[in-house]
Amino acid sequence: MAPKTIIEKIWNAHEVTAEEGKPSLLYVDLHLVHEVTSPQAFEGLRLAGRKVRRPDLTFATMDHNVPTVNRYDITDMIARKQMDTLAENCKEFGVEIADLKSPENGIVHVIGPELGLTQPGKTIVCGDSHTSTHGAFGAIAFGIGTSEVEHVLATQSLWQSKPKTLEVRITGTLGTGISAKDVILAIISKFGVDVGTGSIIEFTGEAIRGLTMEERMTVCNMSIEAGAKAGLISPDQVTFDYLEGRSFVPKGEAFEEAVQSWRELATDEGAVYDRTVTIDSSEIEPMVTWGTNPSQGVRISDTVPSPDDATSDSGRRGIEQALEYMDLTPGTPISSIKVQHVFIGSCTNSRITDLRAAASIIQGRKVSDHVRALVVPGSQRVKKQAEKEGLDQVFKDAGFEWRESGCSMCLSMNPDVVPEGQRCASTSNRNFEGRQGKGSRTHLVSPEMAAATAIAGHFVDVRTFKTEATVPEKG
Ligand SMILES: CC(C)[C@H](C(=O)O)[C@@H](O)C(=O)O
Ligand code: SF4
Repeated sequence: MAPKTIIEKIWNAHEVTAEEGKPSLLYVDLHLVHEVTSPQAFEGLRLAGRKVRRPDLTFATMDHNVPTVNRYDITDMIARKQMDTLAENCKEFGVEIADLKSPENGIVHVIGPELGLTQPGKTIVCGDSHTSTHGAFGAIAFGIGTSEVEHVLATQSLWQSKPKTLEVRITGTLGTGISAKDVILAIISKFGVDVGTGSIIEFTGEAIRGLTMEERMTVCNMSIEAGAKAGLISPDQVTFDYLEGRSFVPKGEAFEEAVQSWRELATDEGAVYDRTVTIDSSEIEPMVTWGTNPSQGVRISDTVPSPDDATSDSGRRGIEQALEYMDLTPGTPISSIKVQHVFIGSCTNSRITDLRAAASIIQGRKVSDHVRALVVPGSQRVKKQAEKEGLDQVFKDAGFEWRESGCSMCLSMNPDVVPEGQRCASTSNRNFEGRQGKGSRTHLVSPEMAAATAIAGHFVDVRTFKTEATVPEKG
C-alpha cells in the first residue's frame, strides 16, 4: 500500500460517502459544544422536532461568558441568557455538560484533552475556531459554524470538501527559553496568515517530537491563525502517556489495544504532502506581536517594522494601519514598549505547564507598579492543581490577580477587558483590533514572556531576564 499521511488515514476512515469532486459526508466522533454558538442550533432541532443523534458523543461546557470573579454573579443579560439556554438545552436533549458548578468546567479546548475525550484518530468538531487545538493528539479537529452545529447534532456527520495536506516541518532542537508559543508565532510571521488556506497542517520534525502534549496543543491551537482548516501532530508515546488514566480513555487491556491502533495512525515513512514548508529552530527566538494580526510578530531583539519593509502596496497599507492602531513608531525597540496589562490565560496558554512556567519566572519578584496582571487557569482542574502546587500563592505574592477559569480577557465577552488605548501582553491567540475590548492593543507572547513583562513593566527577553537579579526600567 502507498504510504499515507495521518490526515489521509483519518479522513478516509471517516468518509461515509465520497464522490470525486464533491464534498464527502464525514462521520464525527466527538462534538464539543459551548454557550455562544449552540443556542440557534438546538432551537433548529426543536423546531424540526428532531433529537440529538448521539448525545453520548456530544459534550458541553460554559466558557466564553463566564466571569472569572464571582462566577455565579452574571450581570450581563446576554451572557446569562446564553448560559441558561445551554443548560436547558443539554437537559432537554440529554447532553452531558460541565456547567459552572462542575469541577470539570473550563475552556472547551482545555477540558476535552483533560477528560480524555480528545483521542488520536478521532474527527472532532466544535462551533469554535480554535478546535484545531485537539489536533495535538493526532485527531482531525476543526471549527464549524452554527448551522453545521445543528447538522452534527442531528446527524453526527458533516459535509466537507477534502482539504489539501501541508507539512510544516520544524528542524533542529529549540534553544533554552524558547516556548511552543514562540514556535507557532515564528511560523505564522514567517509564512503568513494564509499559508494554511484550504489545508490541514501536520507539524513534524525533531522540535515537535520534543514537545510535551501541552506545548503541542499551543502549536495546534494557532493553526487556524495560519489560515489552516486544522493542524495536527502524529501521536507518539508522549501522547499515550498523557492520555492514560483519563476519565474517557479506555482502561487496562482496552487501553493497550487502543495504543496499538493509535500507533498505526502516524504518517508513514515516505508519505507525500501537497506542500511542505520548513523552519529551523535556530531561527526562533522569543516572539512579540506588534500589529493587529498574528503574523505581525517579531523577535524580542528586533524593532517595530516600517511600512518601507513591505513588498507590496497592500502590505504597506497593512503595516501603516496596524502601526496606527497600535500607536507604535517604526524603529522602536520592542523591549522598550511598556504595557499596562498582562494576561496569562486562554485556550492557547492556560494549562498547568503554562502556569508553572510563568510562576518560575516571577517567583520572589513583584509586578511592576504600572501593570495590572491576571492569571486565569484554563479549567477548574488546572486551577485546583495549581493551588495544590502553591502556584496561586506565587502569583498573588507577586501582585497578580488569581482568577476562576474561563476565556476571560482573550476576547471581550465577559467582564475582563483591556480599556481603550491601553496595551496588554497576552498569552492568547488573536491580536485583532478591539479583540480584548474596544480600542485595546494586544501583543501576543508566551507565558514566560508575559510573566517577565509583568515584572519589568515592558517587554524583555526572558532568556536574560531569568538570570538577572534586577531589571532596569526602560523607556
Ligand atoms: C465565540 C467563538 C465563536 C469564537 C471562535 O470561534 O473562535 C471565539 O472562541 C474566538 O476565539 O474568537
Ligand atoms: S480562550 Fe479565546 S480563543 Fe480560546 S475559545 Fe475562548 S475565546 Fe476562543
